[in-house]
Amino acid sequence: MPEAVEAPVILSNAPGSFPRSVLAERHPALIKKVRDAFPYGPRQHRALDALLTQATQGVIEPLGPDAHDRQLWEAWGSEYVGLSWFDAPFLWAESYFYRQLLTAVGYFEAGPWQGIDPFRPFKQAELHTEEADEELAALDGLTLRPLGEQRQALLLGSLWGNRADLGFAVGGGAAGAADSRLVADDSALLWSLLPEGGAATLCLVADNAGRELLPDLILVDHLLRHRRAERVVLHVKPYPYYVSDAMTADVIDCLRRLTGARGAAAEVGERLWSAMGTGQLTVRGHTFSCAPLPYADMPDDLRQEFAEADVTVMKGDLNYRRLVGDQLWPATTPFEERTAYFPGPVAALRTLKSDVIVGLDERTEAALVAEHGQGWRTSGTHALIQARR
Ligand SMILES: O=P(O)(O)OC[C@@]1(O)O[C@H](CO)[C@@H](O)[C@@H]1O
Repeated sequence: MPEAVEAPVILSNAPGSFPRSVLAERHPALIKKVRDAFPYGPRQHRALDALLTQATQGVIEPLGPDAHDRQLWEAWGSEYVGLSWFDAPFLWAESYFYRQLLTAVGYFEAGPWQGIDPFRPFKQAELHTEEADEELAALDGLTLRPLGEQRQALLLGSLWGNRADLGFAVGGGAAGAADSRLVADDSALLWSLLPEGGAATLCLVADNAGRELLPDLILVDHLLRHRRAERVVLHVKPYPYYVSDAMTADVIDCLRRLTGARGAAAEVGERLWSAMGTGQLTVRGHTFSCAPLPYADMPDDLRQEFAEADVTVMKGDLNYRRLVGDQLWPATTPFEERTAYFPGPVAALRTLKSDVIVGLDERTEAALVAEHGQGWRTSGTHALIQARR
């Protein structure tokens, strides 16, 4: 079927725009934060200085000749080399920034800094807050509630966990704001895709580690334990990305955090630990998970995996941008239309932290605009649950 509407791809060059502030303000702030968090040597300091200058004042440069993924990045967008970072698609430029940050700190290079996650201290700090303690302790009370209530509370916990994104914190966003609302709620449809005893395979495409991944894992445990899913495949990033995105190491940290807790949280941790052992819960780190491209361009093997799932749940803002396309769609464009290419049932759990949105009804959009102007799109105060069969 031909596309009903095309929409401008989001770039970062419009003065005063959200994407421009990410490149011009968040990225420099992040470089500083990473630099301050590690005792890097002169080589890394020089490389970080060079990245700061290149990404804010220079043009996009290719990866070095020895980069293991140079060819991949050429295929993903050699046409952007030589452009100002602000003139490349926002999604592409942000992804490439994270890739180049890893080059600067020596993440991929053989040597003592190889494999040292530059964002680990921030992810770790998140896991060991009083709030995290309280959230885990609250599970004791929740397990006494009726199952349907537990399930919905855990779904909302996983959804709002997406507010705990460290990139957002670097940008001074409104995480924790009281003014929190759902602009779309397809949770009933989502539950109908995971009927009790239906032996479903769920693909959960994770977003952030720490305070988001904990409630994601707790939800997974609930689904497995109460037979809403028989198997869960958790997709994580193969390397550090968008500050706080979860990798396998972060899954392990969360499982240890759970097993080291008390009461119901510890039981969740133990069950999930065993589920990893039996293969009921598996972790995948596909290269495409860090690609600067929409899911419409996914490779065949990943398409096949999603096709085999009974439902794929995409967590977070970045996955949403990639799912529906990082373009300025009219907000009332149907979610079903934008995800028609996806090879199976799909749902999105996302707090709103960038300009992209589809699937709203006219009244909802008008009410949001009347109350907040366009601020609701990026403030993290609103959220959505969207799904299609
Ligand atoms: O995917 P996440 O963690 O929910 O959000 C990632 C994010 O913070 O990164 C971008 C800005 O850097 C925004 O589009 C988005 O809000």
